[in-house]
Amino acid sequence: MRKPIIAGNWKMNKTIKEALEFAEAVKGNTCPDKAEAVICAPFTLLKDLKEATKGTDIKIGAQNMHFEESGAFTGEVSPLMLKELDIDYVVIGHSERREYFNETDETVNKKVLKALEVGIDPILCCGETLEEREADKTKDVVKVQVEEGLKNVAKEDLAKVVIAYEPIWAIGTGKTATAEQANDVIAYIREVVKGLYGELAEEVRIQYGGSVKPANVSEIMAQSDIDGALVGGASLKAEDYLALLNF
Ligand SMILES: O=C[C@H](O)COP(=O)(O)O
Repeated sequence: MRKPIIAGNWKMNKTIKEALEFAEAVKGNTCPDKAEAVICAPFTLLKDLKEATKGTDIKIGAQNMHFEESGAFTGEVSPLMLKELDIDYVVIGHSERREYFNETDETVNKKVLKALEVGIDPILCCGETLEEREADKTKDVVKVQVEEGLKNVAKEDLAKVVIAYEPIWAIGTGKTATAEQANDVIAYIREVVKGLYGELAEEVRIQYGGSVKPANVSEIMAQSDIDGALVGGASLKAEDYLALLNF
């Protein structure tokens, strides 16, 4: 049985003060029996959030990392630096990173492998543009992203990987894929993982992301193949985040 995972992706939002207020508001109000609660925050907030959520069921994730452990990479943060903070998850290959920061399937794969090596669970993102959807290429696009992203992941590590399917046209636009559209692609992604790993694919959690909010989360979570959500805008308010966890 796969445990649902609801991850907030704060993107480039919140000061330390705001993050701590949020942590205070959500602590003790999550639904640990229902879903795993994750907050993926900017680097500057990670240490404080880890401390503020100590002893709770809330897991903390980063939104990116470099694939090298150290070196001359100005402005980057290494996997070992995240591990030192005991970070639980790291989002890898979000479409905003692919679009604005030149992430490729190759760098995404290097990061997935490195995260697993240091003991941080990767949330591997994939998803098509509107143009690709309209050209009926959605499945071809996600197949390549998933196969390349998982390249050389050992079968013992597979269940630690969370896959997030986020159609780019649904991110921050208010346009949600219909729950059926999301479920259809997510079921297909599981078939792709099955093609690589056989029945072990049943252990991988696959989230949907793209304009998920309290008003639509229950319909999305009721789908047969959707194991959670990666939520941007609606994860910024404590009240909404708690409503998402209580889908
Ligand atoms: O990582 C989260 C996704 O990009 C979705 O963002 P959104 O919920 O603001 O559409």
